[in-house]
Amino acid sequence: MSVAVLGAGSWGTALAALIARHGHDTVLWGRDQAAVAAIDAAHENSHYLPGVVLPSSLRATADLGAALRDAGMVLVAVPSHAFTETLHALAPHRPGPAGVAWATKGFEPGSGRFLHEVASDVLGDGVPLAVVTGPSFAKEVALGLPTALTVHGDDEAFAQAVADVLHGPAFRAYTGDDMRGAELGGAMKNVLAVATGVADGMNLGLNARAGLITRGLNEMLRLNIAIGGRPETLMGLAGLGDLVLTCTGDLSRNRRLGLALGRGQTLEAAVREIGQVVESVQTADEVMRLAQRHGVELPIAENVRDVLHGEITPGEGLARLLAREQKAEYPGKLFD
Ligand SMILES: NC(=O)C1=CN([C@@H]2O[C@H](COP(=O)(O)OP(=O)(O)OC[C@H]3O[C@@H](n4cnc5c(N)ncnc54)[C@H](OP(=O)(O)O)[C@@H]3O)[C@@H](O)[C@H]2O)C=CC1
Ligand SMILES: O=C(CO)COP(=O)(O)O
Repeated sequence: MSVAVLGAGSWGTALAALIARHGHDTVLWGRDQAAVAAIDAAHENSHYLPGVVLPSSLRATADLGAALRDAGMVLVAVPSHAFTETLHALAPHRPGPAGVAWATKGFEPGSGRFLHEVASDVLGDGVPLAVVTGPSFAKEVALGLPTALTVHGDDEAFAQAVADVLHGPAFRAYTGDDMRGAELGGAMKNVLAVATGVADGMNLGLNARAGLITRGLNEMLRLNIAIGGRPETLMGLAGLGDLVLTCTGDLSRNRRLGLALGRGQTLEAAVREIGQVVESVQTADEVMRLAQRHGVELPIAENVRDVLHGEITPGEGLARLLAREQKAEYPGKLFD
């Protein structure tokens, strides 16, 4: 299988390296000519994955047409704010039979559309689509550490084909057919990771962290049901798995943003210092808009949004959460 991976940041580079190591003809496209030339020549992405040796079979290019010419499969790994433009850019070059998968987490900023909605709108009917998501820090994947994630698609054969190129000796790729639930999980966990980061930055303790993760999962499950996702998707790698990883692992940029805010740093300074994409900054707004459209209350996500907008301090967010009324853990019926 020939695979074109679009987006030469940490995740695109790690996924391309993984697929190339599995013996597939793999080309990595990035927009920065000098950066991709350095990847091609030195087999290292010194900016996003310094010190990681990339397979010599992995080719890199800044020429999108060349990257896509022989592709049997496309895997998009750009940030959510660049997703729509990347889909428009790839569409005229995509070879007819090539399905399109993405490992981007988030929504289309502004419209709040799910990325599978953007993809089917831009590419039209008949193009197999799939989302790749789950607990997977790029650095660990690039280093070959054991990882499990999941591929959800509307075309079973394509989801299986994507899982097949990812699956390998140290990498387990599962499959499913719930793109909505899988995308919601990957987007929401970034927002909830900010909350646990803030709590840890404020030294609120391990009980607070576990409480936030669990009540955060509850928020994910409730919104997921409202949008028509399946509960088991959110209890799996796309939800609980990624929530735990991102809320507890210091490799997470969203958690690190929360830690910095909890310690009193400004949003601008924290994002600058992290120096990579921090999806929650945009996703928090879109999650709250989605929740409002569906009449679902999300107290933790709402406080994260308000802290990110500078409307409340982390301390005020904590006070708001602690002042909420006592109630049943699962009011109403969560699962059928
Ligand atoms: N890193 C991780 O561990 C994981 C990340 N993800 C998701 O993958 C997506 C990508 O994140 P990640 O790779 O980590 O981000 P990084 O910050 O590591 O890299 C971002 C990459 O996107 C490129 N980029 C930015 N804007 C555009 C654009 N308009 N057109 C083309 N390329 C663009 C950047 O190019 P340039 O350098 O030129 O600015 C850079 O190569 C996110 O949605 C993230 O949530 C999912 C799972 C794991
Ligand atoms: O999505 C990720 C792990 O699954 C990466 O998380 P961060 O974007 O917070 O670094």
